[in-house]
Amino acid sequence: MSSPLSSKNIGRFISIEGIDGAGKSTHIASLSARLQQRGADVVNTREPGGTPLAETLRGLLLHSGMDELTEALLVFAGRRDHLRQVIEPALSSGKTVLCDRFTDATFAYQGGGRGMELSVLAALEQWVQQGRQPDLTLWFDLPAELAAQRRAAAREADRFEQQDLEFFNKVRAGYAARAAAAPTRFARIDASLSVEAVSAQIEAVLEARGW
Ligand SMILES: Nc1ncnc2c1ncn2[C@@H]1O[C@H](COP(=O)(O)OP(=O)(O)OP(=O)(O)O)[C@@H](O)[C@H]1O
Ligand SMILES: Cc1cn([C@H]2C[C@H](O)[C@@H](COP(=O)(O)O)O2)c(=O)[nH]c1=O
Repeated sequence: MSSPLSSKNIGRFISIEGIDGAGKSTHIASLSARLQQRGADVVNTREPGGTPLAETLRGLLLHSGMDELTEALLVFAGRRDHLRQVIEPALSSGKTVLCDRFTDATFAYQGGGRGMELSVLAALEQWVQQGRQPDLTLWFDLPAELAAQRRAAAREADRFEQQDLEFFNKVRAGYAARAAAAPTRFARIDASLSVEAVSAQIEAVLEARGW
C-alpha cells in the first residue's frame, strides 16, 4: 500500500477536461473568478504539472519521445506529487481546487488515444489516488475536426497536438466512456457552441449544484 493521502475532504475538487482545442483555457479564468465571487478560496492548477517536479515531467511529456507506458508512469508520478503537495492540502483546508485536466485525461489519451490497457491505468489510479476523484468534471466535448480547426489557428503543436484525427476521435471516445461510467460526477458541455453559450452551460451546471 502506498503512503496515505489526507483523509479529510471539506473543499471542492473540480476538473476540466476535453480534447486539445476544446476551449478549456478560454473559460478557466472566468470560471475561477465566478467561484471566488461566490466565496470560494480557489486554487488554480493543472495536469500534467502543478508542482515544480510535475512541471518538469510535463516538459518531458509534451516534448520528448517515449512509449505509452512511460507516458502513463510519468503522468501518474507527477499526479502523486501534485496530490500530496497541492490538491490534498488545499481540500483539507476547505479550498476549491480547479484543475485543468486530471486522471480522466490519462484514460482518454493513454487509454483511448494510445490504446493502453485500462486495467493497468485503473491499478495505477488506485495506487496513486487512493480513491480521490474530482467532485465535478466539466467535460468540454466537441468533434475532433472542429477542435483541430481551432488549434490550427491558435499555436504551435506539442507531441499530443501533432496527432491525427483518428487519435483525437479515440481520445474523445475515451472521455465518453469515462463520462458514462461516472454520470453524476461528469457534466458534458457542448463545446462546439459559441464562447457565450459554453459559459452559459457552465453556469447552469454550477447553479444546479448550488455552487
Ligand atoms: N466556443 C468557441 N468558439 C470558437 N473558438 C473558440 C471557442 N472556445 C475557444 N476557442 C478558440 O479555440 C482555440 C483553442 O481554445 P483553448 O486554448 O481555450 O483550448 P484548450 O481546450 O484550452 O486547448 P488545450 O487543452 O490544448 O490547451 C483558441 O484560439 C480559442 O480562442
Ligand atoms: C493530464 C494528462 C494530459 N495529457 C495530455 C493532454 C494534452 O495534450 C497535454 C496537456 O496539454 P494542455 O495544454 O494542458 O491541455 O497532455 C495526457 O496525455 N495524459 C494526462 O493524464
